[in-house]
Amino acid sequence: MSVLTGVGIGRGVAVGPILRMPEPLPEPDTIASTIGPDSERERVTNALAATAEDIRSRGERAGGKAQEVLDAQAMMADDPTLRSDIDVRIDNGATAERAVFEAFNGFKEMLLAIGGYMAERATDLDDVSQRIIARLSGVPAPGVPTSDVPFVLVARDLAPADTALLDLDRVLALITSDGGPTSHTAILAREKSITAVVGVVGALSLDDGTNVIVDASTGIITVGPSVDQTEKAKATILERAQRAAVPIGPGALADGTHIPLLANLGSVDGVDAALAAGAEGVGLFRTEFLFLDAKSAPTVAQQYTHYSKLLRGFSGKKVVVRALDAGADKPLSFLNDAHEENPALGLRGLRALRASEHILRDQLTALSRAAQESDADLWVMAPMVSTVEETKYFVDIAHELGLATAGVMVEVPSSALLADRILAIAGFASIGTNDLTQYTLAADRMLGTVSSFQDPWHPAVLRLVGEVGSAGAALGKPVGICGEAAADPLLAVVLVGLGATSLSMSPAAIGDVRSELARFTRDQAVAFAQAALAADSPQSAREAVRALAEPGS
Ligand SMILES: C=C(OP(=O)(O)O)C(=O)O
Ligand SMILES: [Mg+2]
Repeated sequence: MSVLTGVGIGRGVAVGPILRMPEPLPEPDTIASTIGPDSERERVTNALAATAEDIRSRGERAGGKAQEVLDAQAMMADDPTLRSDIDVRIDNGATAERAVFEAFNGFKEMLLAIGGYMAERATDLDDVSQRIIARLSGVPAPGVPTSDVPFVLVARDLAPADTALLDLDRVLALITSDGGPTSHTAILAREKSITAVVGVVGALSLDDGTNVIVDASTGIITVGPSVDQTEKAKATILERAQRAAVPIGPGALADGTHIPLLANLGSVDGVDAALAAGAEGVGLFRTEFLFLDAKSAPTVAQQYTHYSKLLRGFSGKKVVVRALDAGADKPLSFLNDAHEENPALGLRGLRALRASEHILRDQLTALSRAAQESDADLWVMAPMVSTVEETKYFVDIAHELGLATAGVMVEVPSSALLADRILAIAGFASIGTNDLTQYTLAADRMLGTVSSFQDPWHPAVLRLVGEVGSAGAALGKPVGICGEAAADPLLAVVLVGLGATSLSMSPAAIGDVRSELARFTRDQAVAFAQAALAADSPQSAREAVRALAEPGS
């Protein structure tokens, strides 16, 4: 038995065998074929048929939206135009691998040049071509492996599309060697309630089939556990499932103070799960997740459809929608496709929207129309606001377009420090602790090597949160938290003690946070906050608060 550690996402526990995500394939050599065109063509025929069949049967197993995507991919492997292109290249002396690579690449370039919907299919072509080449070379196909038995997926990191398409009946948990707790893999994992531990050094040296216990609440992976350890982990899994089934009410402290628990969502597909978890509304709707692959800006009509659906799901409830947050880890080529040395410090968030104001106006127009036809309480907010002047810019446009409640995200230390002036203009603030931590500690949230700095328990981050909380209380303006910090149950209590009036998180975390809030009064929350602020480091802040929360342990 040995142990690996990383940063746990959520509190889930899982037990099962490892399956590793294969590394991407290298580009096939340009060497001439040694077996001749007839044999190369036969190899291609077999590989294309087997790949199409494999993709189709994966689709049948997945069903729903995934099946549509996979069927469309299977058709690419059957495409006669691509086949004749491959044959021409083979006749000119190429190996099957190289011919497939070049033919698919040529087709991909063509789709990218057409733009729009066709361009969005370009990455699917890459996936299919990699699968065919893998089959030709006798190596495992890249992408999420398939298996008939449930497994724990180990990967360097996952593309958002891979995470979104994970088959949750098969993937028990996710372990990545890269990525911090606020990487988008982690966020999507939370959204899909996948037990995950990220930033695990040594994860890639685990062998397929090795049994592990993944405990996200401690960030510990037990490799080759004993029978006793396995039984204990299974009992914890059962206990959590039973706790999740307990009837749910609004979020509140032990003294009855209402702390609304809201959902972070990235698509309208998550609405039912959020309501089932007892979300009292939406505290952060990440609109950029709707358009991650889009090559051109979404139209008002396209956006209106999404937003109407979202608001219908939360009729009578508060829904906070964030304007497109492009840049750094969430590239949106239609908003900013310039190469930047430091994209996290570049033209992102509201800065990028401002550079293309028509896109911001289209989005707010679509939101305003959807709100007029709904009885949900729509609030809009701007991402990555760093000045008072930017706050005024956004709030003015939102009001002009008929959106009454306009606020800003506090994700940059400058906004936290000037929260009193920002909240004099904005209707509310929502603290994005993921970016606020990244910028306060100067640690890229995407980088596994600095993930230990990405800890929202850091007293410097908490002091900034406290600044915003005090400004909100003085001005009577709501201060929400929508970063992943709100999903850490004990930290959630600290954040309330610092002045947060609502907490928004991935729906999977709501149950654990609700139970924790109910254990403590407001006075206790304030005492926890003071203890955390007095600490020197995130570790000592955590320990100080734990000592107050669990005096006997
Ligand atoms: C909620 C946040 O926004 P995102 O994670 O989407 O950058 C944040 O930065 O905390
Ligand atoms: Mg952010």
